[in-house]
Amino acid sequence: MTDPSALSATSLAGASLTGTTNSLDASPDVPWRVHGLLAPFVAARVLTSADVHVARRVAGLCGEDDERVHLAAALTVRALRAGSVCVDLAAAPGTVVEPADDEPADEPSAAASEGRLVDELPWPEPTGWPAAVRASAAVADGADGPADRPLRWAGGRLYLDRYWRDEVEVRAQVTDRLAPLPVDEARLEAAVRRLFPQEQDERQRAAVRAAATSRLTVLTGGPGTGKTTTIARLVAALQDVAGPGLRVALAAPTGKAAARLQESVNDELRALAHDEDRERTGELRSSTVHRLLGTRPGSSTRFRHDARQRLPHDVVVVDECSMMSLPLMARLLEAVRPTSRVVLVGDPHQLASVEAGAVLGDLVASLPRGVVELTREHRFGSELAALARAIRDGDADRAVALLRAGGDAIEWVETAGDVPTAREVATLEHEVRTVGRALVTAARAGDADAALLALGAHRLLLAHRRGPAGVAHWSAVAEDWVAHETGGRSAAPFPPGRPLLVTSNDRSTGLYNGDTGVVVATADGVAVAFGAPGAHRLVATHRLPPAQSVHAMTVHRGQGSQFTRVSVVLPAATSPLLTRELLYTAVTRARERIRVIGTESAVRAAVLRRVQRASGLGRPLPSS
Ligand SMILES: Nc1ncnc2c1ncn2[C@@H]1O[C@H](COP(=O)(O)OP(=O)(O)OP(=O)(O)O)[C@@H](O)[C@H]1O
Repeated sequence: MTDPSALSATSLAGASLTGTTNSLDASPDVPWRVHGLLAPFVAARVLTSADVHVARRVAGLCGEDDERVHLAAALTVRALRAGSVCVDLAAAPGTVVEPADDEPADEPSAAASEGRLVDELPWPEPTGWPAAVRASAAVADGADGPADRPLRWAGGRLYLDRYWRDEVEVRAQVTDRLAPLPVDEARLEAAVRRLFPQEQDERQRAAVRAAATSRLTVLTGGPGTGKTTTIARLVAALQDVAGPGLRVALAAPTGKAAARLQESVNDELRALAHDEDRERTGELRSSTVHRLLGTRPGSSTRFRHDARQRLPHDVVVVDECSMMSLPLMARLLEAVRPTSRVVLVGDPHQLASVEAGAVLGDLVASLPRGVVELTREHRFGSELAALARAIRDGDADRAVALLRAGGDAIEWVETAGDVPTAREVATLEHEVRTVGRALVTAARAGDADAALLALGAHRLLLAHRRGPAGVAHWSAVAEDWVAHETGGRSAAPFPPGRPLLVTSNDRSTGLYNGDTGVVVATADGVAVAFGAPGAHRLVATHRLPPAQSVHAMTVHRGQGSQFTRVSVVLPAATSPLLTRELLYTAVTRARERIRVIGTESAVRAAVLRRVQRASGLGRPLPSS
């Protein structure tokens, strides 16, 4: 007989991670019909038929035919698709008002947009429902419940068992790592002062002390607050106080972030003031977390390094941890030797992983110590920093006041309606045309560095992929503006000046999903320039991995990159994608200037609406 817990894992890998649910739901050839209690939930687009299918299979394998349990299981599957780890049944009637797909405001079904069906959903009776779930043969009730059931009830929430286990694993690992590590205090203090001599760098010194004296440190901070600098110097300090010869691994969730980390940490190490720090530390290499753990052919959930065969490293530093999912964090922590140090770095205010869990934010909320937040912006202008802070703190009045005051770093095009008029996007059009002309002119002249400079000068960001405030629409608009500015659209597959976004990792060219480049003319035809201006490299078009034109991108895609100037067109205030994390991430992509195009109600809605991600991990851990 099929093991139901295995089924839950595989079904979900298909359902939640590859996005098949939406495509199945959208297909007119859906191979099954939903009847009974769950049907109105599908009609109201709270559930997809794939959620229901997975839930019924999971429950059915255990002989469970109570539709209330099927509904609870389907809501758990839906919650995972939306980034939550579990579902709180008591809160479910109040929290599932939004339709189930990721772009609801763009193409809402008539019924869902009127809200009628959602209001009239036949929710089970509130005390009998959890009781039925807990008593079900498909559900393990509590932490001590049976180990072979696909669902688990714990802490008043329903989980797919596998995610509950991951949560338990992370909590256990974190708790075990809280015990202080003894070090030579005088030596540590000397290293800390040598590496961060300036009085105002106290937070960075605190981060080094934390990393030296514990086996788990969480280092947070917005862009330009010195996280990368601190990583490099804390490695140098550890080589002094706990080394030499420590084996250090640097990693990040994406290939692009890993490459950037390696480059900036090594730049910083080469710039260390003291020869002995440079010599002890040497060059560091970085990889993706998946690569560090050792991928296994045919499995995205099991790795070569795990609790039985741990990583050999003494120090593991992971950057951009806001993008880490709960399962990946669990696999990482269990694979690091219990005696080794882990340093998790990131900005918990940014959008979280597209997969389940907001584990960095949960750790910041739950850890009694070992969390160091860097707050001094070194790179960011003060207006932008103030705006980012107001958004992060949920202060809508202040965010609106800062936007309205404007300045060199801030422009707010306060639109009259949800869809901006041509007049309202005039400054955006001017910017896109000016930067586009510079890009195309440089590319046609074969000046790759100037073209890359123009590529990073401005980026248009959107919350949605489709619809009136979506990437598809605005990409086409921006491309038209540039085409008009530069003598018309070319029919060539690779016209010089076309900006490209790589959409998959490619070992042979060393390009990563998320890398951007620009087509440039060369003596031998066209090629695509990647990298930083002044340090570019050219890739022949026939060697290019899958890529698409990039005249605009989602805020999610922009994560991990910064641009000199950023414009963001906000969707309607009612869009559930319009959240504090989204606006914060958009604003912090800008190095010098942000242009926000949208209504005041959209700005306020964004600042006040937080991404809701249910998990059991954010509760405070005891301090001893
Ligand atoms: N203590 C310091 N004193 C002076 N300058 C610093 C200090 N720490 C960092 N910087 C400088 O501030 C800038 C930003 O630092 P860094 O790149 O380390 O920040 P970050 O938080 O990693 O940014 P991002 O998230 O964008 O990667 C760099 O130019 C760095 O050299």
